[in-house]
Amino acid sequence: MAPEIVSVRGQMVKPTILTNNITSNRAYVTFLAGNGDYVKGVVGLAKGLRKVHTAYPLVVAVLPDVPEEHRRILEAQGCILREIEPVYPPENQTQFAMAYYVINYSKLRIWKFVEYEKMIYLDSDIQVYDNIDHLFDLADGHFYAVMDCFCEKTWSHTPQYKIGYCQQCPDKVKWPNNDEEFGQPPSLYFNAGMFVFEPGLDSYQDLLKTLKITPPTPFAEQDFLNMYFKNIYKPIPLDYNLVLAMLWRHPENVKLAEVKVVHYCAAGSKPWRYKGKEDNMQRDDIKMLVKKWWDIYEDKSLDYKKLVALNQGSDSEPINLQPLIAAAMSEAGAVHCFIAPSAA
Ligand SMILES: O=c1ccn([C@@H]2O[C@H](COP(=O)(O)OP(=O)(O)O)[C@@H](O)[C@H]2O)c(=O)[nH]1
Ligand SMILES: OC[C@H]1O[C@H](O[C@@H]2[C@@H](O)[C@H](O)[C@@H](O)[C@H](O)[C@@H]2O)[C@H](O)[C@@H](O)[C@H]1O
Ligand SMILES: [Mn+2]
Repeated sequence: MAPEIVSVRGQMVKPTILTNNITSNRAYVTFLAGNGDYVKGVVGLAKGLRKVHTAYPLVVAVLPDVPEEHRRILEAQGCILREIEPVYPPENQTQFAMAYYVINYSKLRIWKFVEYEKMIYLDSDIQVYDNIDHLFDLADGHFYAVMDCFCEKTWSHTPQYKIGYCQQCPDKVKWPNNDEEFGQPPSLYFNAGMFVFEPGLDSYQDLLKTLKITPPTPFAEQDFLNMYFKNIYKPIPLDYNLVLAMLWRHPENVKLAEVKVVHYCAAGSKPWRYKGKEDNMQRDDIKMLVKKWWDIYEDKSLDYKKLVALNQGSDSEPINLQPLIAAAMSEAGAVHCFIAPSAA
């Protein structure tokens, strides 16, 4: 994310937009709940997006239980914080695939961020290693996301897991045809850790209304979003959300050198908690990807820099700000004051 321009108290100021994205109607958005260590994921994501020179800001939808100290850390990294209220599914006896998934329904609040026309949602256990701003130019009216994999034991409750069917290799174990017990093959199913969507109050209200009458299921909001957007869902290549299990479940589908976005969702793969103990966590590619995440997280040159622009009166000689900006960009975390020509 390019540095934000803010005005400074005291002087007659009208901040000059020195970069072209402060008033953008596009943004990345992630979701943060609780006072635990996912905040490290958000910091890593903010720095990773900066490293790939995205033109758009990162909005963080924070639940009320995110502590002040974590909020300050995220603002210091240039994130735009938006507080949201939790969303709970209807009363249920469902066994979620992971007990904490119940909180993930709160992601639905991002549909009310209508100051943005298009957003890219990213889980905070995701890292972006190549610029993906071009996804904002995908045609409106669709829901774009990467297809998931059904082969992990987290899917053991499903018929597809029981027969060994996966949409990533539909010809390997075919879906039984004309079999009463199995019916139609599952529709294309996306991983809800990353998606391109258009906020809107109508969609937002309809999502919440529909949720109220939809019995919860093991993958919580991911199942719900797949059901809700089934008719407008368009798969995008797995390079935009590598679900790590693909590395050992469908290596033939993965060209790691071309992967732009990595989703650290496999058990034991969250980089900030990585111990290397769980299944597959001693793989060389996993160790490489975890190190790649840490290299960004610990890179001070990627910390946020705040530039401050002041306008002189109209009779002043406009000055060339570029060398000042270049100097500021080289100094992590600094606040710089510039005198900018008054806006035309
Ligand atoms: O304690 C938590 C659990 C989850 N999350 C958010 O909810 C997202 C979805 O959870 P998670 O990524 O753990 O699910 P997975 O993709 O691993 O199934 C996370 O990426 C975070 O953005 C959070 O902020 N705090
Ligand atoms: O609340 C449900 C979650 O379901 C998804 O994670 C799953 C899914 O990817 C499975 O396919 C994997 O087997 C599993 O490990 C992984 O946790 C989303 O990543 C997450 O954002 C969130 O929607
Ligand atoms: Mn995730």
